[in-house]
Amino acid sequence: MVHKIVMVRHGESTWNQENRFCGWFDADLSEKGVQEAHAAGKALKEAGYKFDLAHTSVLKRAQNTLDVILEEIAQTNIPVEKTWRLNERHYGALTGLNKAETAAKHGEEQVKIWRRSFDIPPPPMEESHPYYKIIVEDPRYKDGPSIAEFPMFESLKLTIERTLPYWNDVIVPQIKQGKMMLVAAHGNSLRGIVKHLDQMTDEAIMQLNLPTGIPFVYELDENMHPLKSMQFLGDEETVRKAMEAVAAQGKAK
Ligand SMILES: O=C(O)[C@@H](CO)OP(=O)(O)O
Repeated sequence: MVHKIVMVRHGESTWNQENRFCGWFDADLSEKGVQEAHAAGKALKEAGYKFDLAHTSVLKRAQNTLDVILEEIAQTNIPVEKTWRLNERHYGALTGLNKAETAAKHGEEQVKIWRRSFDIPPPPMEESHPYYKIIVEDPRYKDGPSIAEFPMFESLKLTIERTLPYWNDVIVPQIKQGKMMLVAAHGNSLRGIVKHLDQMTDEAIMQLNLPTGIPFVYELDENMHPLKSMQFLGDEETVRKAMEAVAAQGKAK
């Protein structure tokens, strides 16, 4: 039996637009991001997708993207499961900084390492950081992560370590039950899932930049091995340009 799952990175956020490291800061969708979510919904509608349930993070840019998509496909009544385990990776001390300014200060190479290396994390968010309290004391985290688990920074490797348990323990059993699912999440939490599914090397994953608001489909066999990987519901040229634009966010300008 062939299983299918659809994933989508949220539409552009206001902090994507301002080119700021966002991580666990709860940025809104920009106007363009809302439009991207509508376009994603239209593409899914055109392709005839019908979902049994959806998964998203506890951050509103992913949740709002999901809401707009579900409205577009007239499936707002499906159950939606929300978890911090699908959150964006935590950007530590970089949270809130402008990516181009950070590249001008520390060099594009260093910013690429912070953004895309597999296991080199950004510097930790200290208590004195302007967004520390806003994030740590946010009531949405009262049921987890625990104080011990609460990240102060995350590399992709650490992001995968907290995302994969949710993938394996919650999502995979539902896929195996034949449920059709939509996962609306973030650039780096989804890169972690993609790396896992496609067994990409630590080097190969560095080159992958996921575009905002373009759904992609995986076809999986019984053992969750991809029969088809990352099939974007968008034309190749648009997807390629959107990926390049994400990569270019780390340039000093
Ligand atoms: O700022 C962030 O949280 C992420 C996604 O928007 O950025 P990057 O692509 O640099 O990992």
